[in-house]
Amino acid sequence: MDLSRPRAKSQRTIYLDYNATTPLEPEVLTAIQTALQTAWGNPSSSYEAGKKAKAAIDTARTNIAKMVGGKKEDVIFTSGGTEANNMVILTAMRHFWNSFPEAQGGGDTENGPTQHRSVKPHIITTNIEHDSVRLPLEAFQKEGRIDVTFVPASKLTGRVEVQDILAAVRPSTCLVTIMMANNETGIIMPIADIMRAVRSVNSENRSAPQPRILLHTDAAQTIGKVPVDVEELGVDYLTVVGHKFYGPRIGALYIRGLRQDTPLYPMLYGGGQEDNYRPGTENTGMIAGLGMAASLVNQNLEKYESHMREVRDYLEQQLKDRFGSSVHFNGRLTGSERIPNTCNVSILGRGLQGQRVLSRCPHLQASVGSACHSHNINRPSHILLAIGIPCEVAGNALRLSVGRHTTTDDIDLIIQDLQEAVTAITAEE
Ligand SMILES: Cc1ncc(COP(=O)(O)O)c(C=O)c1O
Ligand SMILES: O=C(O)CC[SeH]
Repeated sequence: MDLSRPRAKSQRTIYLDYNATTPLEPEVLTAIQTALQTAWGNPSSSYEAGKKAKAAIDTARTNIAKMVGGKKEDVIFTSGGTEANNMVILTAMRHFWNSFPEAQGGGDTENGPTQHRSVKPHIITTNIEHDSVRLPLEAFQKEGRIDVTFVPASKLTGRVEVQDILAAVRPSTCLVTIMMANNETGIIMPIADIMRAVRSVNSENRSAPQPRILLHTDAAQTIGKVPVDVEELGVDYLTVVGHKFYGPRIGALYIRGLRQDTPLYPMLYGGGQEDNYRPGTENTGMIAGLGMAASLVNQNLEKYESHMREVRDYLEQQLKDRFGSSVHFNGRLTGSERIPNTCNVSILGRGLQGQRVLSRCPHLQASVGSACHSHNINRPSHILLAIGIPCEVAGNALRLSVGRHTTTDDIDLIIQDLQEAVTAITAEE
């Protein structure tokens, strides 16, 4: 890229925050509109209008099941990833109490749950989870209803390691919930290895009075970026988040052997939809859109993955060429892999806090960390600190996540922006 030429002022803005959310693909928008226009009936109605709606939902469920390598009868729809994650956590708690009523120490009283159960359900997770896993666990732990182990991610690899999860297992452990990839660093967790190891604990030395350890992964940041296969992962539950793979803002939950092998407790009670697991008249339009988004992943995943990886790697090469030893890639650690679209990078130097740099990049829409922590933009990301990134480096972090249609020309434009921002800020210091 020739930086000597004066840059013509482009009006384009480049969106590089695809881990926060993605736009709808045109085919998805069309599928939504078509369903709203032609499949508007109540899916529970037995006449033609209802049958059309039910058929649209069935097609979507089939596509989503295929996308994650599961059976369509093992997929239910939710309002999004947050609901799906909360549903898994509450299911594990209720399944524990229903399986071991003595653990409740007399069960719930008229004043609410007993505060001091003899044995509490124990849940294992990590210290780098999304808030829709971290916060319910913290809340229920604070209420004295569960015990939780937040296993720290390795500061060497940036991911949680099998031996550290196994070390946290105890007789009352009823759920292991670990995200498949982190939304800020892009680092992929060794889910298949972890679940295989925990399953062996489940089968070997857990006597009848001990609960089966249920296994969940939040696949929000991997679907549409890398292959996701529930058989390979060995999970009982898997969370699907539509707005991360160019779909609408609803979600789905995969449950292995729903109705037979793996429990699921409803969070809502109502009209019996989704076999009473998730009642409420179905959001047919959005479900059709989610199904189309899944269909596009089924057809194009390899192309999506290779393109995003190519553009992300080009971005990182340009950053190295432009800033040399002043760049630190926060998600590139020995011993772990990343999803192909994510670059978490700090440009080292006085005054180069991530948000300050972004504010000087007129053509760039990106973030310093997760959107739900954007109110903390002037505090270093707790995720980066958790994996051992020094505070002064974490404070300069930029999270750049490319999309299916990001081009190297886009990257050239934002590199120029970053160069000019860094030069200007450095001159002010
Ligand atoms: C890793 C992860 N899990 C869960 C969620 C929550 O999904 P939703 O926004 O659909 O509730 C998100 C994104 O928002 C996410 O990035
Ligand atoms: O990582 C993001 O921005 C989405 C979750 Se808040």
